[in-house]
Amino acid sequence: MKRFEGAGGKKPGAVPVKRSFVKARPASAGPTRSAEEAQAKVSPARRVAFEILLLVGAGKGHNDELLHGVRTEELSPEDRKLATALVMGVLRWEIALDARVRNFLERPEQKLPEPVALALRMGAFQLQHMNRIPAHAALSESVELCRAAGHPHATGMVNAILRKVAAAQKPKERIFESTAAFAERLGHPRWLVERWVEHYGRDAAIKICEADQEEPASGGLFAISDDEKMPQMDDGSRLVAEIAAAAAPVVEDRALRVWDCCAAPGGKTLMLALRTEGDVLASDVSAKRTAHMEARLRRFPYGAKVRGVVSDAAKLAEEEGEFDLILCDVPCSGTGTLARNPEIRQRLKPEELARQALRQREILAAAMKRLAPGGRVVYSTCSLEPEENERVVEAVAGAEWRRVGVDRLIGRVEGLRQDLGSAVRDGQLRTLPGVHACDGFYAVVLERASG
Ligand SMILES: C[S@@+](CC[C@H](N)C(=O)[O-])C[C@H]1O[C@@H](n2cnc3c(N)ncnc32)[C@H](O)[C@@H]1O
Repeated sequence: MKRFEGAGGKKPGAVPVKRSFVKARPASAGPTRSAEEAQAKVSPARRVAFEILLLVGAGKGHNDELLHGVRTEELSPEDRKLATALVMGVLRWEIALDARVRNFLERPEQKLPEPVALALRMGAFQLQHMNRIPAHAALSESVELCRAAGHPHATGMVNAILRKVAAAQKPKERIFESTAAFAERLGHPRWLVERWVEHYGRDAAIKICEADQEEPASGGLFAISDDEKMPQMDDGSRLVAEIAAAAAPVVEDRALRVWDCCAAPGGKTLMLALRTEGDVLASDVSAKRTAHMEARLRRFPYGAKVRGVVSDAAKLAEEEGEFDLILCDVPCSGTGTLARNPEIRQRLKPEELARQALRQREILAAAMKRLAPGGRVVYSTCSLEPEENERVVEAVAGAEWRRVGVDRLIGRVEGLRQDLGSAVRDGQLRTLPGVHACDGFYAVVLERASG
């Protein structure tokens, strides 16, 4: 976890007090400080982080959108950094922080109201992971957040628990930890980590968990390019797009036809447009996401080779015809991207993997039907779960399909800084966070066995 290097306590500054999460206090509650007064004592960065975390926890928004939305516009750059560090850090460490707090509760099994649990979590996060934040600021502002959110009776408990968290030694790492123990220590749900241990082994599972707790850094897998033509994207996405581009078959006497069938927000589409000679059709089922993608494409000269369409991949209009190269970068659980999208671990339920797999099979099967003779399909996800990856391919691609060796295609990708030999097995790519210098991605390239 990167330590926050910015401001510690409350900043002077005239940020207006928002009433968004301030709860009215009944008159019968006596002369204690009001919720408004309490909120005025909270620094703008912590107030905004608290609001955003409440919304994310209630499933009312994605942290990335909220952190780039109206709430953070009013913040100074320094406060925006602190709010971002708090939101991302609390989401990454939520499971471990809650376990720590539970240790000090009189009744560890009791269910606290969410704003109280969040005030404790935010306080504990600052005390344990942000060594530049003074303990008194972390503690007193958590108490005020709890009061401002309408829980004045819980403030004594929040104060007492956070004092205990501050005073306690960090738990020592044991010489041997069970999967449950290191999953909790590293802030992951046990069921998910048990799967990774089963599929990738204990050492790799620990590395994945550790990588998920870090700020994702780019430039690990590819040499940083100062080529202004390059679209901005994370290294894992770039790797998949470069492999897809390297898989483009040679066509004679006509332009190559490329279809990116789950294209928004268009990162891989742009790489395909940059790297291939083809005309690219970029479709996505979401009209809003397609509109954002089209705006992004317009910022690059080679984006002009791309035509955006709103369409379910399984229902693309017949008149669009057949394609030589199809990229199915399907929607998935995203378990390879927990450093970037930490809240996935809180939301995802094991039963959801089967639902994702069903949709993925439909998309891949539909795409394969649109392949021109000699064409190739690239199927990819940012999931670490076999049900969404090799199992989908096994279910859809029968004996008439064969894999094009990904190792051969990787050999054509320029600028790679890491040997990806360990990421290729049975002709398929499988990167693991912490093991490879990028997020977790799966990719396979398929063509008809008859050619
Ligand atoms: C993993 S994202 C694609 C990311 C994109 N390829 C990129 O690199 O920027 C999956 C996309 O699939 C879209 N999607 C979901 N179901 C779909 C379907 N049935 N047909 C087409 N697109 C779909 C989602 O709206 C989402 O934009």
